[in-house]
Amino acid sequence: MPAPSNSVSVFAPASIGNVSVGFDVLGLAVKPIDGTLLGDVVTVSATDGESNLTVVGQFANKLPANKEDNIVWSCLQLFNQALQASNQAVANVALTLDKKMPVGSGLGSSACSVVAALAALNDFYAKYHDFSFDKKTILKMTGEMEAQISGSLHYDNVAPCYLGGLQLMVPDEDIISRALPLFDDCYYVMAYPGIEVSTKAAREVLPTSYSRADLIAYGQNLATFVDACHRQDKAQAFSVLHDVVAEPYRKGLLPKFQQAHDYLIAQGALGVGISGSGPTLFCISDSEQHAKQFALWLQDNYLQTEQGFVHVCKASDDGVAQL
Ligand SMILES: Nc1ncnc2c1ncn2[C@@H]1O[C@H](COP(=O)(O)OP(=O)(O)O)[C@@H](O)[C@H]1O
Ligand SMILES: N[C@@H](CCOP(=O)(O)O)C(=O)O
Repeated sequence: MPAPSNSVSVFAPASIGNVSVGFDVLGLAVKPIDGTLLGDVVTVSATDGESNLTVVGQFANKLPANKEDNIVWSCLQLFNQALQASNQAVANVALTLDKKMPVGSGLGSSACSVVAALAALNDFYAKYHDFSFDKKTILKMTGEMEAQISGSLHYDNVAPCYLGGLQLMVPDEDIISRALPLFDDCYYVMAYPGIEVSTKAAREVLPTSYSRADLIAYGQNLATFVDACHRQDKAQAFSVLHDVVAEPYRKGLLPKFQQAHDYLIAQGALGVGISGSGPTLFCISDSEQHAKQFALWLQDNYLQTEQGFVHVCKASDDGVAQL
């Protein structure tokens, strides 16, 4: 479908929240190697009428019918408030969300909508109204919107989705997120089984406190992983890809996860984990051939419904992009 005139379309990619070792603080943007757009697209167009939102795409029917309950509409309200606070005129816009991402999938679906919407609005104002917010301001807005939808502030989907690559959240409001060097030759097989697990519900199964042993293991694994990324020591990095915070408590929500995990590790996968809050499983390999074999196996052994899919991905270095 050609985009209308005076419009901007933006694509925002899927992401792996947590990457097993960094609960709420580590995230990786991914893109299928076959060119499939795994993510959401938001188009912003000028309109003479009232502002409005149209939702199309494969997973449009999984979203609330009311535009007021769609996070993209909330993004528009937040963006307009920020415009007013900056003494900028607010234009009426027609928003179209192409909802390509399954909801409650662990692929950062809500983050894709949030990032695509805010980046598209910002690009639209830059192009047609000669005004834009800086990247940090937009990133903060994406965090606010993700918190509204999932019940807690975590940037591990929105930051990689917006900025690209592997992102580590830092406890400094002026920085928020830092890119980590990754391994160029790695493939990430993403297997979405086709069932829904809400992020809110998957957060509620987690304990509110952890043992000293878990605390030490968590700190050691994350620190070792970050150090190994900087030294480009792939074997060391993936040897510590063990989740002591979420996986032990969430895997019960994911049929066949443990069997798939054990099989793939036995077959030589560098790492296997729950993407975000699940149910998507991610599996890492530095061989394209093995990644494709793992994908075929997951297709036959991990999917639960016809909505499920498997993609062989690489890291998406660019994150959000104008189409
Ligand atoms: N544009 C949107 N994209 C995704 N979810 C949305 C959107 N607008 C509203 N929602 C609601 O937000 C919730 C997102 O659920 P969540 O489990 O956080 O999804 P995900 O983990 O895939 O991001 C769902 O209840 C969904 O109906
Ligand atoms: N750190 C969050 C990540 C949620 O990711 P999503 O893709 O499931 O929204 C968590 O683990 O709760």
